[in-house]
Amino acid sequence: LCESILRAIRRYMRRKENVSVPVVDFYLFESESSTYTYLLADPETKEAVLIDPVLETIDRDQLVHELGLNLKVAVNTHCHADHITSTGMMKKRLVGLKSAISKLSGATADILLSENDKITFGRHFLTVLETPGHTDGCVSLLIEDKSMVFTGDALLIRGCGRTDFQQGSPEKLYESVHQKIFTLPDECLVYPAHDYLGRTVSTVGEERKFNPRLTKSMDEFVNIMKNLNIPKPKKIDISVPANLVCGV
Ligand SMILES: N[C@@H](CCC(=O)N[C@@H](CSS)C(=O)NCC(=O)O)C(=O)O
Repeated sequence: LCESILRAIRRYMRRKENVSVPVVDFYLFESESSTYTYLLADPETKEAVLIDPVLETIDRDQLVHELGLNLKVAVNTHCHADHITSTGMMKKRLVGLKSAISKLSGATADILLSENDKITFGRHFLTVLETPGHTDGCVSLLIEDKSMVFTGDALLIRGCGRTDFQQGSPEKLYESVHQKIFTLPDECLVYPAHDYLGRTVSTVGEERKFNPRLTKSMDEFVNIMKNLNIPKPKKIDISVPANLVCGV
């Protein structure tokens, strides 16, 4: 509750100060895979971007129409193993929509992203930070004023993406998070692709201080990741091949 109140106050203050911030709908949750989809929009120009949409919730995500938004890009932070993306299907429904994923993912999409590329929507943009380790093609997306970062499966709240399949490498993940995410401002809000305990948002400062895995030394981290012993995602065999072609 405190968290949502704080967020509302923060939003209100920004609007009041007439600072140009994108509107973000934070609670597009898909319960089967515990995935967060994020919708970002420029309230003035109505241009919007969708991050990590899930096939099961494609009808809900049509809310872009209700909001009168012009969805320009649907971007996947990586080739997901636990669910199928809706970007391919959504392109069939929305004329002009472009799909995006990293070049290093090996997947096909309209836009293949690399380090420092920009995804613009209205007066705003996201900068691509390559954050491999969970998969080789993982990216995080940083808003222009560094107030928000969408970390995909690289950094989760008090956790991180697993590293035991799809080119996973604990060493790479450790370097990615420490070099690309933990160097962002303390107050930068962290929005992950998943949370399995109902948490919604963290900050770089909190994760740098309290993340039980990533506050450890590299050797300790590698040891933790090699001993996670969590079952493989139930849908991995259908998700990975589907996501290599945008889910269609
Ligand atoms: N039970 C879920 C899969 C859970 C899982 O493996 N999550 C991944 C991200 S999706 S590939 C992960 O990295 N988890 C890290 C962790 O510490 O939990 C299913 O069957 O789909």
